[in-house]
Amino acid sequence: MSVLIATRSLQVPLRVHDACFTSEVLGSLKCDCSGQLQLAMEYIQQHKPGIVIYLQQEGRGIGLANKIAAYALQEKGLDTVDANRALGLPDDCREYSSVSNILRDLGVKSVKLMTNNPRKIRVLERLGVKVLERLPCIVAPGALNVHYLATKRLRMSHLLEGEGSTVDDDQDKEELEGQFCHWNHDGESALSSFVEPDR
Ligand SMILES: Nc1nc2c(ncn2[C@@H]2O[C@H](COP(=O)(O)OP(=O)(O)OP(=O)(O)O)[C@@H](O)[C@H]2O)c(=O)[nH]1
Repeated sequence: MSVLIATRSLQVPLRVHDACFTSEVLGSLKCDCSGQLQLAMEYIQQHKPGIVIYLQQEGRGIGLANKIAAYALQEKGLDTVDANRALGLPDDCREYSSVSNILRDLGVKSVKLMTNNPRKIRVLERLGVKVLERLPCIVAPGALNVHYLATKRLRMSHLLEGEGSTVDDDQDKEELEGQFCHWNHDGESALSSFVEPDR
C-alpha cells in the first residue's frame, strides 16, 4: 500500500515502512515501529509532497507467527537478533523491489529516505532507487523498548544518534553479522522451520 500526498519527481520525502501488527494494531511498546510510522506521516504532512509505502513484511519479513515465536524467546532473555537466529530464521528477509516499481510508476526520480537503517538505503539503491539524502526517523526510547533500540544500534547498525547525515556518511558502517535476505524470493524458504509469512 502506498499513501501519496501530491507528488513531484525530485527529492521526494519517502518512508518505506514494514508492517508491525504488534505495535501498530495491538499497541505494543516493545519496539519503535508505530512511533516511526507516526513520525513519518507527520513529517510528510508538514513537508508535502511525500510518500509512505507500507509493506506487509511483518517481523522483518519472517511473518507474524514467527515473530510471536521470537517474542517468546525474547521473554526468556534473547535479544531481537538472537531470537530470530535461535529459530533458524534470518535477521532480516525483507524485499523491496516493489518500492522501486512503485516509484518508477509514479515518475519519482529521487527521494529523501526516512530511515535509520543504512542497509535499507543500500538495498534500495541496488534496486535503482536514487536516495539523495537520509532523513533520520528517531523515536525517543521508552522503558519497554530501550534494550530493543540498543540492539538495533549495536547489532544492526541502525543510526540512532539523532543526527542527520548524507547517504555517503553511512557507507563505512559495520555490516550486520549473520544472514540477510538469504532465501531467494522466487520460491520456498530454504528453512524447514519457516512458517510462510501472512501476506
Ligand atoms: N523479527 C522481529 N521483527 C521485529 C521485532 N520488532 C519489530 N519487528 C519488525 O521490524 C520491522 C521494522 O524494522 P526495524 O528494524 O524496526 O526498522 P527498519 O525498517 O529496518 O529501519 P527504519 O527505516 O529505521 O525503521 C517491522 O516489520 C516489525 O514488524 C522483533 O523483535 N523481531
